[in-house]
Amino acid sequence: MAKTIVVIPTYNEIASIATVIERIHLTTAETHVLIVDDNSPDGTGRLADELAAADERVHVLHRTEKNGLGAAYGAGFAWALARDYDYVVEMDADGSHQPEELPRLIGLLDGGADMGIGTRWIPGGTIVNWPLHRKLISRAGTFYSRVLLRSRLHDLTSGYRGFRADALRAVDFGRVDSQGYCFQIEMAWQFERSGARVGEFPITFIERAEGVSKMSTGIVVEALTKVTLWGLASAVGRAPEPLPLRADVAR
Ligand SMILES: Nc1nc2c(ncn2[C@@H]2O[C@H](COP(=O)(O)OP(=O)(O)O[C@H]3O[C@H](CO)[C@@H](O)[C@H](O)[C@@H]3O)[C@@H](O)[C@H]2O)c(=O)[nH]1
Repeated sequence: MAKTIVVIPTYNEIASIATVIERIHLTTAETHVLIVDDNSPDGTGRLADELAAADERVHVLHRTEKNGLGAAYGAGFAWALARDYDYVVEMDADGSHQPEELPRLIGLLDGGADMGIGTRWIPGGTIVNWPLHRKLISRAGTFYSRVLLRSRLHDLTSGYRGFRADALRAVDFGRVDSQGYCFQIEMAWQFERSGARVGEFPITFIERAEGVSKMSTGIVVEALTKVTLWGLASAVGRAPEPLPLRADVAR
């Protein structure tokens, strides 16, 4: 059986992180979890340490300051890739991603996908309790990215996804520079255009019941700016080089 680690970035998620980890282990008992905490003022990091002390499947990476989702995942991936995991999964800490859907993602990776993306905008995908403006931003963001980046993927910003570790190891993270949720668009686009196998599966996304979203105007502006620049550069044949995925990963 493949050895899987779920990387969970946290910033002020003390109310939900323990439940999410419990649900992961009820679904797949052998899966490990890495919490990447950016010195949350609410004490999420301290709680994470307590959870890790009580359970050898739980690990914690402490960062000194809030530095964005992209940087947190970059650090978490580096930690995981230095160890012997086969699959590396991304999941939010707030319960919006359903740990019970993990077997579908693992099934995609077992089937040979280099990357699997949990998708809200395909048949079977559902969104519960998300305010209209968030739905619009998500749909518009994916539509805009699909057109400009000529992507065939249906949910480029989704944060529920997983990678084969050997595919992730081939990524030169020095060239992935998105700080916010744009990190999700950049990784999906780069995997797709590098020729990696990207699979999608429908997910149920439920708006958080506790804590607050870290979505900000700056995050939206970063995504809009970067996608526009990548798209325009691609249109004139000056797109950034695809990420150098290894030959045995890129097909
Ligand atoms: N360590 C760290 N974690 C962060 C940071 N910013 C956000 N997070 C963590 O990243 C996860 C997602 O952040 P949310 O703020 O809960 O995201 P959301 O608004 O619900 O956004 C969802 O939709 C986005 C757009 O589709 C997705 O890109 C995102 O992944 C998520 O699914 C949460 O676990 C949150 O604590 C940060 O700077 N540092």
